[in-house]
Amino acid sequence: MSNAPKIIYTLTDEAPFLATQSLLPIVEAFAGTAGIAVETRDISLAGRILSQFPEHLQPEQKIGDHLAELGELAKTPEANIIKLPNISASIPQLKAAIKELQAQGFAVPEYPDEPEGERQRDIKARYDRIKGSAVNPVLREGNSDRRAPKAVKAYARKHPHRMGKWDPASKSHVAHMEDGDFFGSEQSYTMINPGTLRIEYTSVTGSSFPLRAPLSVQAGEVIDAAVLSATALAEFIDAQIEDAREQGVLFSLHLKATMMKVSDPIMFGIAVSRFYAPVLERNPRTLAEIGFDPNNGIGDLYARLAGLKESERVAIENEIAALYATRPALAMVNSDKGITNLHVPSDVIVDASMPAMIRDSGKMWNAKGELQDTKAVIPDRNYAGIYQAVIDDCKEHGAFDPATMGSVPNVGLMAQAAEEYGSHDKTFRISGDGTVRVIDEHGTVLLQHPVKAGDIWRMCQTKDAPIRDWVKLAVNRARLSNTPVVFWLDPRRDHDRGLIAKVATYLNEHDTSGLDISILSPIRAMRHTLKRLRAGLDTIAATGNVLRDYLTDLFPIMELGTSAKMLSIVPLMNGGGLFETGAGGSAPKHVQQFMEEDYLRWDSLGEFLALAASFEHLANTTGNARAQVLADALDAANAKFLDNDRSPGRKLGTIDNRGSHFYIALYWAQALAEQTADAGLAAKFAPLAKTLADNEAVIVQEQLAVQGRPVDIGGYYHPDAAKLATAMRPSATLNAALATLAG
Ligand SMILES: NC(=O)C1=CN([C@@H]2O[C@H](COP(=O)(O)OP(=O)(O)OC[C@H]3O[C@@H](n4cnc5c(N)ncnc54)[C@H](OP(=O)(O)O)[C@@H]3O)[C@@H](O)[C@H]2O)C=CC1
Ligand SMILES: O=C(O)CCC(=O)C(=O)O
Ligand SMILES: [Mg+2]
Repeated sequence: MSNAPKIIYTLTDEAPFLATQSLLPIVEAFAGTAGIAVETRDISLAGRILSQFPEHLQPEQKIGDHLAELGELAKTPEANIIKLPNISASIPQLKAAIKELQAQGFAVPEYPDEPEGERQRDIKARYDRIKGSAVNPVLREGNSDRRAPKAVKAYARKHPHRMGKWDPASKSHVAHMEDGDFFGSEQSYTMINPGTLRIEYTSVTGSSFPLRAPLSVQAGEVIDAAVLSATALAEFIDAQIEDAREQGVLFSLHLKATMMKVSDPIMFGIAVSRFYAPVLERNPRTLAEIGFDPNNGIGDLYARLAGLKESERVAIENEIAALYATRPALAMVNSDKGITNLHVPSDVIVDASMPAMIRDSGKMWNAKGELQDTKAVIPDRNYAGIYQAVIDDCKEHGAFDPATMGSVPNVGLMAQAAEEYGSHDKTFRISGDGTVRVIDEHGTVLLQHPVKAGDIWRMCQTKDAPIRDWVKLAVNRARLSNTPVVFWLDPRRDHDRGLIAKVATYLNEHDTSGLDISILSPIRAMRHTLKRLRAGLDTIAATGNVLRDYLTDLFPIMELGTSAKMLSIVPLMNGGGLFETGAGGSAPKHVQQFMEEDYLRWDSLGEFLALAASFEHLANTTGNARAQVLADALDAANAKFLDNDRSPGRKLGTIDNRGSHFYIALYWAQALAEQTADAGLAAKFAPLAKTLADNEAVIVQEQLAVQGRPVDIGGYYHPDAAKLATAMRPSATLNAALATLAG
């Protein structure tokens, strides 16, 4: 690969993809002045679908497997990738995307729920590769370094967002299982030699078969496995439904059905089945006929009821309505539309949903659209307790104050599909009573669990090199920012004990003199961190993959109001850079608002921060001095952007995402015109800075003028490129000014 400086900008989904239509032309124009090419690769859900079915498409409809291409690129020192959030699709989302593509004339196949024959099994396997968290684990060839940059933290302190008040008598709480969960059954083993492992199921009658193809493991790799009892989960859910009703609190379930695409939809399905049990058990034949699958949520039932005779449909709908009177109220996702917590598995995603609840006084929305105390059901004990620790703290000391609280940067272990991210292909719903064993090539049983039909068994892998790199990253961050670091590891977990041993070993490879480094179990780490946070002190959290996900939404949402303002860097292990934008998702609510009133409130600050880091990385790796000038100027522009509060407002009539892009272009151009490191660039940008400044009122007016009407972009998952370009670039004055840079 050549050393020509190049940044890859990913095309994703929903709000970030819309924002890209407006921001990318600006980035391309600015980068071009330094001879830097900005190339795009399509890793959207729609793009991933199209790339998997070339034989179903017309030649001009085909697209390559950009994700696989980027996965390879991420392993090279040349990689410089800006990664925007993308949809990790649940089955209902995947089906909706397929339907939309078919309607647009792409002859992609239906998703076969129950595949028959080789051909359908192949189609399902291809779709299953696309669903869930299919993108991030492929690109993340490095560990994660997420933090609020100084300027962002200063902004949040100066303009603290609203935090809901906490009542010491709040009845909100977290409910978790006491046994029969993954936490209670975890076993782990650290490989001494490289090898090949079999995962074998043996039934009570003695017949054995492999659950998947053998997998290879490296020396020093930590493997672990655990099982969740379906019966224990069902009993737990029943008890929580009853308890929520007695206490008069909302019932809500918090899982990560997208990232944990095999285990969590099943757990979600068990909760749906128990909550609606009286209705489902009364109508088993009808529900089987219409193909209702509880794992897809009660929304799937409502959709399928439409296929029944009017009288049958009404009868079941009436039964559901009657059931609600005997059940606790459900937390709502959208009370106006009657969408509940149990509607779709991807609507309530624990990393974002729990912080939102904590930000809102520990409450969630009820059917009347009011906030109410809530039982947050997080079945597995591995991390449920950290949220209860936050709730306890808020009940005792009140809400956190963004104006005075400290900060919690995160150094997360995630490279090479570390920990649970890598478990999709090693998670199984067990078909009958028996035993699952992990056996090495010598026949030694490394891990084994008795299992019952319906249980969920899963195994994870964590390679040694990422663990070593993670420890290095944590020490570097502690040194660079002179901040204490806590490794959140639980000595009661077999897997974490393996990690604790490795952390101790790898810490010896570094000069840690004067650094404050400790290892605490998650609940203690949380209490310790919260105490410091209230005192205005910063604490680095060095965590495994799942806590990385949870904490990088939790703390930013408490500190900054949103995780969109995070700097999120993945130093790739082979020297490249992956720059993620923010820590949150793709905000489907933002797209709805955009389509209804041509107003996009997505905040691209995460993209701006990532771009500055990406230009800087490019300067360091290719020696392109102008890239550094662009990076420094963008840093200055970002600071000014925050100072002047140019993030989109939430409502119509203020500047939206497109307006915020105009301001970043203006401030960036001004900083470039003013800098003295490169006179040529200064001369190039001076006229643009002047044009943009002189035309500020005109440009803002052109952008505001379009707001308030529905806008047609020709699709949700696969919008029409031309319609999008028109919708997202409404200011002719800004477009003309940018075009002058190319000359
Ligand atoms: N890295 C990735 O690729 C990630 C992808 N996802 C995917 O995103 C989708 C939605 O996930 P969900 O858990 O609902 O999380 P989101 O982060 O999309 O949404 C939660 C809320 O966060 C706020 N928010 C997030 N980003 C921004 C932003 N840039 N500007 C303004 N507000 C923002 C909004 O809150 P408010 O309404 O309070 O302003 C939003 O409603 C799923 O498909 C999920 O798989 C999720 C996480 C990471
Ligand atoms: O990969 C995913 O599905 C979600 C990623 C995520 O939430 C995160 O990295 O914070
Ligand atoms: Mg997350």
